Amino acid sequence: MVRPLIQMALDSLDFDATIALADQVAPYIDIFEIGTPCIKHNGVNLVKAMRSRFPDKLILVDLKTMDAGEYEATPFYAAGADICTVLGVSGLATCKGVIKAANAHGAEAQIDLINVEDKVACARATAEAGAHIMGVHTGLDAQAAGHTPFTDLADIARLGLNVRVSVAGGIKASTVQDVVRAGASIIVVGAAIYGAPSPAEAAREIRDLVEATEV
Ligand SMILES: O=C([C@H](O)CO)[C@H](O)[C@H](O)COP(=O)(O)O
Repeated sequence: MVRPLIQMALDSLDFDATIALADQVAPYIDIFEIGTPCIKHNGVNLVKAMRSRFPDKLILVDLKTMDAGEYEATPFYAAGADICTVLGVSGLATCKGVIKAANAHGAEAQIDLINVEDKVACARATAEAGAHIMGVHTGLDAQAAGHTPFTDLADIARLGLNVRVSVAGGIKASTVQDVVRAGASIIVVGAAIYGAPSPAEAAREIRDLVEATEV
């Protein structure tokens, strides 16, 4: 089995702090996610800066696009994004626009299933449309209301679609092995790393746990 990739969500608003945090955790991380608040605040220049500082890492730009898919995503792929996200709730036309922009740049499009009512139907339709990654995601506000992504992850993973499955939503050391066993191929961790006393140590622990998980 291929080791699942570890994605670190960079959710600060501060440009320099984002780069500094990425520097600390880089040895343990496969994908840097420029989080939605961060990309809204800092824009495409942060993607360019991250691309040039981390040429060997994958960069996901968490656009959560809701309309004008191809038009919105194109400059971010052109700036060096490997993956951009589009909301499943945006509808198939917008998802197809981001998929088209991704394919034009040899990159990938991730469908974010956050707040989608029928996640299985959305996953099937967008996978059929050529989406590369399906993102099972319990957002920060839903987490605060007590929700988790675990049931949704099991539902999407068992479909066996021809996509990679990413999971996000409060994943931490005590749950990371469960999501690996449940079939996630990309594990997203934000607060459990950036909120730790030592983000590097927290990232290393997550990496060790993922590597030690038998599936
Ligand atoms: O995508 C995220 C959220 O919607 C804000 O943009 C987070 O980056 C994602 O949930 C991962 O962070 P944690 O839930 O803190 O692990």
